[in-house]
Amino acid sequence: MGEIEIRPITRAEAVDYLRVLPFANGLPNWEPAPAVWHGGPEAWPRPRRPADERQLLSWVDEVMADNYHPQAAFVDGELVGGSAMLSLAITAPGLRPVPLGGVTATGVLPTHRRRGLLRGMMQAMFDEAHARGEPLGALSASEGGIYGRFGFSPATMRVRWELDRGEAAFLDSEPPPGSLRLVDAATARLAWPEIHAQIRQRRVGELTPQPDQWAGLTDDAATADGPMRYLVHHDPQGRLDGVANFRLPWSRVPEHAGTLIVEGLQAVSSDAYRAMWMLLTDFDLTRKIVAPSRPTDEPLRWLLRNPRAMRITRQSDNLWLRILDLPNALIARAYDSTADLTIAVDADPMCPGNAGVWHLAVTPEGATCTRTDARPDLTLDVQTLGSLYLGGMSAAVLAAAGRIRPHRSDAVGDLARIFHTDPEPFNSFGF
Ligand SMILES: CC(=O)SCCNC(=O)CCNC(=O)[C@H](O)C(C)(C)COP(=O)(O)OP(=O)(O)OC[C@H]1O[C@@H](n2cnc3c(N)ncnc32)[C@H](O)[C@@H]1OP(=O)(O)O
Repeated sequence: MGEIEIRPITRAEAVDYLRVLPFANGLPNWEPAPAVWHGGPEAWPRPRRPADERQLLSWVDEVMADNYHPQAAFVDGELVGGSAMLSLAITAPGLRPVPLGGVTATGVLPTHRRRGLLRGMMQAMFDEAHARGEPLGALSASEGGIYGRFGFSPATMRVRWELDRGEAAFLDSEPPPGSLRLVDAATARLAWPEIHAQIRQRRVGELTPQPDQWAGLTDDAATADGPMRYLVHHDPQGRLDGVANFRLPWSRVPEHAGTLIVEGLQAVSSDAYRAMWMLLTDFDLTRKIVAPSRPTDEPLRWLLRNPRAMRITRQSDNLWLRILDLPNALIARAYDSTADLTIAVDADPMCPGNAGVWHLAVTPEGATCTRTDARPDLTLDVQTLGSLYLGGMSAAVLAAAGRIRPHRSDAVGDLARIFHTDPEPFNSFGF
């Protein structure tokens, strides 16, 4: 194919790097399935025009920022592929922030695909993240079949659910104390970071927001999907304790009319949570409520008189995790109970330091993870450990699939007991 070079880009190469990324060059960058998650009349993501030079230039500062680590693939000197890792933190079990390299902005030109360019960039990004002291990598997968080979595996899930307004009676119909207010986008842009900072300290799986995370919230009604509306809740003392974004899509298609789409809702008190859902599930002139990306353990179900009314219509993997530095990853999280477990990890060619037999000891003072010659209690591969890490995936189910091979009868039970997280891990946005 020509001479291949994989390396970080310079500032002068940033526009060429951006030009090869599907989101910038107008080519598909996500499988079409998520379109139907959102309901409403429009296919999503919508086709875009390739970004012009001015737009490309406007993104240069972002890709050259200190926490953004782009890699590119050159063939005979021409930049034909790009990917990047963002330095982030994820809330790990024990509600501890753990450094994480988030793979983002990835694309190889269609003319140069399937020749190992992404693999080369991935290896370079893993090595750099390891050197920066990020024991974890993560991504949202555009397609389910690509990233397992690089050691990533689903660690959080998300669901889309629907509720007919006529079935949304609450067990307790008394409105909770506090106040609800519809606000403009500028107010919502301030409310979201304030609430999310608290959510990150309460929910395993949540990630550091980007500086412009909520910058796109707008009052502009000129979108085909219909404008976004914003709701906040304050407790009786006037403290902000909840925020939600919702849309009322416009459509000429009768079956799409009257749907209220809840794009995001976060609350730091159960009163705020119940108050916001009571309003959003009984909005005048609507018939159906759709929430496209929510945790599977949504408490709303338990607030309803008819818990079956909240129908999960889709379920998918959300965040994929990759253990880059096994001992540092395992001691960075907390565990539910004391443990003394010897874990054998299969060969891991992209992160060879992960392979071998590890002794994980958890005492009230903390966890240690050291190499050992002892006979392992169980064997697994690094992907399986990535799925277990946040505590959202069942060790028993992974063992039933043969992904964990126990060498003593209660080894899987012990693994399940110490890794489990409740409520389940969830990331309310990706990167
Ligand atoms: C994390 C994110 O950013 S999600 C966005 C990812 N971007 C996209 O999906 C945009 C469209 N696709 C692309 O640009 C490219 O196809 C990429 C980036 C997905 C892959 O780049 P390539 O350079 O072709 O990947 P590379 O040749 O290194 O492939 C490595 C392996 O993955 C496999 N692979 C690559 N793409 C796919 C795919 N779409 N489906 C299944 N397998 C795939 C290859 O066959 C190869 O397999 P092997 O290890 O058994 O040999």
